[in-house]
Amino acid sequence: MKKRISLLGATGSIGIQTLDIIKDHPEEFQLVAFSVGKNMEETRKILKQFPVEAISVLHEEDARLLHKEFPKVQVSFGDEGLVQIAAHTNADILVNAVLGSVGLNPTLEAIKKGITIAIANKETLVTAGHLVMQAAKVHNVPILPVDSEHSALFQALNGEKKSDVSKLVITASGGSFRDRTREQLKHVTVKEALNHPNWSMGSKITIDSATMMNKGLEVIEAHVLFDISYDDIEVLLHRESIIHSMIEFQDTSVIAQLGTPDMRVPIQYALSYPNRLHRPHAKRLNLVEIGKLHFEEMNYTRYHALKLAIDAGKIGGTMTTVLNAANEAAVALFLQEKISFLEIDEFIERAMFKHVKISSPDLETILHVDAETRKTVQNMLK
Ligand SMILES: NC(=O)C1=CN([C@@H]2O[C@H](COP(=O)(O)OP(=O)(O)OC[C@H]3O[C@@H](n4cnc5c(N)ncnc54)[C@H](OP(=O)(O)O)[C@@H]3O)[C@@H](O)[C@H]2O)C=CC1
Ligand SMILES: CC(=O)[C@@H](O)[C@H](O)COP(=O)(O)O
Ligand SMILES: [Mn+2]
Repeated sequence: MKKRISLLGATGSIGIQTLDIIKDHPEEFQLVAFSVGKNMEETRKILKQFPVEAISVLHEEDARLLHKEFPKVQVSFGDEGLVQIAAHTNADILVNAVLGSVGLNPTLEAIKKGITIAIANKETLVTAGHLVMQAAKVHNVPILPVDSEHSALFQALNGEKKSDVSKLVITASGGSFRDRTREQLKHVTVKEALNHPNWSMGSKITIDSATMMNKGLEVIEAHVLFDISYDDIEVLLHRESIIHSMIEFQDTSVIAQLGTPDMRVPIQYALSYPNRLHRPHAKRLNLVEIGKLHFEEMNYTRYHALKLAIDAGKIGGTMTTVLNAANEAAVALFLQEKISFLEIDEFIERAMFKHVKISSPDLETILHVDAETRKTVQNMLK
């Protein structure tokens, strides 16, 4: 039986690579529904290749046009559209590759329908991981990581007892400015920041890698997914992104997952889990060719955003919602060239400082805090 897939964020970096995998394995997977944002050119291309039942777009006007062009496809739009695609009744698995905390509600609705979640959308786990994991437990739904580090940790943990884990080690490339001091970051441009050394990704996550907020979000994501204390999660600078992450066990054994940097591998593993499938045309790991792997201790002063994220995680409650929303808003301002690179950290820190944490927040509280934080960050511009 083919696995029926619904996909949020089909026009993005992870979305397009997910479509490649579905094309590579037509006997295993079938795309039944997908969502996009504003990219109508790419949407039309996808619709011509995949005979889906339903799609969703960001704007109503685009939905109207597409409905005329593709009358057999059910077309919805906006936040409600995302929920309809995520909880598509005919889907076995949702690949959540949308950008930002807008992915939270659709994920919760899909879980309620018993749909397995393959999650790339880390902002959802950072803003309200406790709600996602609680709902998954209640509805007995697997949450399968797509993020490369978390896929590595998931694979290293396979068959192991949690009580045997001594620590998680998450690797970080260092991002586009890893060879610059903090002082040298004052006047960096958007173009320079978007030049990631190892991965080709969407712009928001590429900026997050440059500030090291990506690793901060990933520490919180790991804490949520694997229920490991923040004190037992270490971040290690590893320039090559060959070791995707590792687990140290109490007997001092370390299990790592390695591979050339290619997101199709963790995406495919989440789709094929618990099986593995052939990856056509993929570059195999050749350690002789690579020769050396490099590691450095993390510098939390240089990478201030990572410290902010770990602080937010340890404070807990709505503080991670504030961290995430402030980061989303500040990165958008940087990409629009309205603030400088170093102001990203500064805006996040100010938003966190202003916020009084609410413990065990429900969905309504999370959505309220998220919206208020975005307003707070906009006001900092004035
Ligand atoms: N790229 C990567 O290698 C990795 C990404 N991730 C995570 O995966 C997620 C996606 O990242 P990535 O693919 O790089 O991002 P992209 O920016 O490339 O793609 C984002 C996707 O989400 C859609 N989208 C954006 N905003 C909205 C909105 N408000 N409503 C509906 N759709 C929206 C975009 O639509 P459109 O373009 O049509 O406007 C696009 O399809 C992020 O959470 C990221 O952190 C995790 C690990 C690796
Ligand atoms: C591919 C992936 O999973 C990204 O999240 C990646 O980890 C970014 O690289 P760094 O954040 O390590 O620079
Ligand atoms: Mn990652």
